[in-house]
This record gives sequence, C-alpha cells and structure tokens, in this order.
Amino acid sequence: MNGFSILVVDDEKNITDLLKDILEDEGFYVETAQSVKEAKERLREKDFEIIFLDVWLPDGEGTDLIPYIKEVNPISKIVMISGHANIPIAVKALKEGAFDFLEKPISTDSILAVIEKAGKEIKKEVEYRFLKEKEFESFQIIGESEPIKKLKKQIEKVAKTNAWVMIFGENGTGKELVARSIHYLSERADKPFVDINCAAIPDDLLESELFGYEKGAFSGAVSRKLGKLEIADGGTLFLDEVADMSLSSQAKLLRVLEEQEFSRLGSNQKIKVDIRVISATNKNLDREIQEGRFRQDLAFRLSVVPLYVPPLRERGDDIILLAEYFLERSCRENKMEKPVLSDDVKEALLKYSWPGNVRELKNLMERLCIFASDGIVTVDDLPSYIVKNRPVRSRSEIGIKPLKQAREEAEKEVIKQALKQYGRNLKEIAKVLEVDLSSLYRKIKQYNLEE
Ligand SMILES: Nc1ncnc2c1ncn2[C@@H]1O[C@H](COP(=O)(O)OP(=O)(O)OP(=O)(O)O)[C@@H](O)[C@H]1O
Repeated sequence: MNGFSILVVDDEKNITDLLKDILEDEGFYVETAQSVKEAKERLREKDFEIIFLDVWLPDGEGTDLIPYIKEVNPISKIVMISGHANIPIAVKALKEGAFDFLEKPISTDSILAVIEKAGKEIKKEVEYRFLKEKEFESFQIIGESEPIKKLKKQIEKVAKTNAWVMIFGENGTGKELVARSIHYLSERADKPFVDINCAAIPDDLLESELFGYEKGAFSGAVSRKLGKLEIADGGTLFLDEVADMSLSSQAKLLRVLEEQEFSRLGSNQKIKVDIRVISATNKNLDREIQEGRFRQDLAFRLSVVPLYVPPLRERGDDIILLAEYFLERSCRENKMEKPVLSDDVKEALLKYSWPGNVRELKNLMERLCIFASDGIVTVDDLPSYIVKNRPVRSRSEIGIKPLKQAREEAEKEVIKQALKQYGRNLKEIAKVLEVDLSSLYRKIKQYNLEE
C-alpha cells in the first residue's frame, strides 16, 4: 500500500498539516489543498489514489468535487472528513460515490484503517481492469492489409445487428477470433459467448449438451445440468466446425434454433431463449450441400451474413505485423526482452506459405521468444521448412550419400563377411543370402571380391 499518493483537502491548515505528518511517516506521498479551486489544480497535475476531503470548504462544498475526482481518476477513493454536525452530508456523499467518511477528531488508527480498506478495493479494481484489458486484447484483430481492413469493417457493421453470421476460412485463420469480436462489439457483449465444437460432440450427446438435463433424466444424470442454449441466453452461441455435424444432429439443431425454445431432458417445461448464432467452417459449404452432407435449409438459416477470413499467405506485410505482435506478447508473458527479427527472418516469413495460418505463426513466435539468443532472431533460429532459400550444406558436409551407393556398400560388406565365413562355397552363400547363384557371381565380380 505504501507508495500511494494521497491528497488531503481541508480548509483548516492544522488538519492538513497533521494528516500530512502522519501519512508521510507511514511512507505515503502526500499533497494538500485548502480549497476546491486548489484541489482541482492538484488533481489536474497528478493522479491520487486516496483523497481525504472536508465536507465544507471556503469556496464550495467538498461533495461538489466528487464528480470531478471520479472523472479525472475513476479508481481513486474519496474519504470525507466531517465534524459531528455534518454527518448527514457525509452520508449523502457516500451515495454520490465517496468511499467512506471519518469523523473529527481523527485518530491515526482510523486513518490507517480506512487507507488499508481503500487499498484493498483499489487493488481489486486494478486487477479487474487489467483482466478487462487482457480480455479486450484477446479479441483484437491485428492486421492492416486490404482483406483484413475489409473484414474489420464488415465485423463492425454486422456487430450492430442481430444477423446470424457464417464465417468461412482455413484452419487457424482466426474464425473464432472474428466471432468473439462480433460478440464483444455487439449489444450482447455483457452476456455470455458460448462456443460448441460441433466436430467434437457425438450425436447422442448433442441434445444433453444443448438442452441440459434434470437430475435423474437418465442414468448418470446425478444432478441438474444447464445446457449451452440456456447458458447462452441473451448472448451469442458460436457453432465451430458446424459442417462436421451429422445430418441427424443438423435436423435437431435447425428445429431448436428456429423455435429458440426447448426443454431440459427429463422435463416438460419449455424454456425460451434469445440467442444470436455465429457459425464457422473450414469447408466449402456449397460442396457439402451438393454432396448431401449438409442441409441446405440449415445453411440458409445460419449464413444470413457470410464472412470470409483470408489465409495468412494472402495478407502480405500483416505477417510481420502479427509476428512482432505475438513475439511481443509472448515475451511480455514470459517476462523476457523482446528480440529483434533480422531482415532475413522477415524475408523468410513473408515467403513461407503458412498452411497452419495465424495459429502456426503464433506458435512459432512463442517458441522463438524462448529460444532466440543475444536479442536477435536469425534464420538459424527458424525451422528449416520455413527457410527454403537458405544455402543447403553439401552432402559430404552433412555425411550422407546417395541411396544407391549406400546400398552397394552394404551389399559388398555382407558378401565379404559371407565369403570369410563360408570360403568359396558359393552355393551355400547364395542360399544364406537368399539370392540366386548367377546374381551372386555378378555381384562378386562387380565388387572385386574374386580373391
Ligand atoms: N488477426 C489476428 N490478430 C491477432 N490474433 C489472431 C489473429 N488471427 C488469429 N489470431 C490468433 O490465432 C489463434 C488461432 O485463431 P482462431 O482459433 O480464431 O482460428 P480458427 O480459424 O477459429 O481456427 P480453427 O479453424 O482451427 O478452429 C488464436 O489464438 C487467435 O487469437
């Protein structure tokens, strides 16, 4: 807690001086102000975590300052200082956003107790904000290339609506990230984002996964379980790999999505929900429909707005932008210095085809953050399949030989051994080596083993 900055606002100089002495002795940084005007000046210059605020000041009520303080530093905690007669005003201040109040005469113990309480609260809020920022960071779409700019515009537009969206794109291109962005930019942001990996749910579990069940609905249902539809109520349901669902599951899904009504297994009570559906697939849905693997009516229902996430290899310099972004993030998480990418590395990253798309790049950068040495990533740190244009070392340098040569050398060695064991009994040798006699003659000649 030490290290907090504290502002004491009171028109009585003996009070500000006393508090300043006590708090500085405890290791806090303290400034004082004797009026509303002076307090505003201090607040403009610096962020204070805790503000002790007198109820009455010569140029206004201390409570008038509360909205101002909340505006300049929403995390700060305001502690009203009040004489006995003004307690009702202090209580009113609590309703307006003050954190607590102290009654004069103030004791050191009461000051320290209120600071400790405020400190805990501030810590909680700072952590919460940090988590929120991380959450925000976790659905930020990095990229400045034309196709990504276009995609971001589409996301912004579609997020304002309730339209159901189908996201197409290869594996690892960021389809789930797009779905999350739409959700968090939409009015449903405060409600859940619930994802279902359709490829991973066996047919017979789909209903219990979606609808949930009552205790005793089937053997093994030892307690009530809420289904994903109920959890997603008011929010967004993300159907990942939707084209990998069986036809019978598709029929069940279509019915419930159209009705937005279902019952938990083992219950007759209808539950109505309000769900927005976003789906994703890496398949060509038209082909899946033509070949009878996907229901056309479900496809129509799910893809009111189709969005396409381009493969990484079509995003040009975004590859470098993303590489730097992931490298920075991984290094920060591992508390390491971010290394620099050498020009050769950048060139290799731009030339590579990225079959695993952004996920592959992200994984690579996580590894590089750990293994790069001397603050720079060189081509030697990259896997060889990425560095195609790298000069290949000669065969003899690496110590390998053509297969034909290797085979002949091995053959010669085996025949030499056999001759040593069996002498010139070539018939016997041919039998042991499982070749016919004529080819054994030929090989003995070829390898100069004729005595
Ligand atoms: N443009 C981007 N900016 C930042 N991070 C990204 C971007 N695209 C993808 N990612 C990150 O790459 C990883 C893979 O993305 P995601 O899981 O969204 O891909 P996907 O297309 O849904 O994959 P799959 O088809 O395998 O389910 C995630 O960690 C995601 O946050």
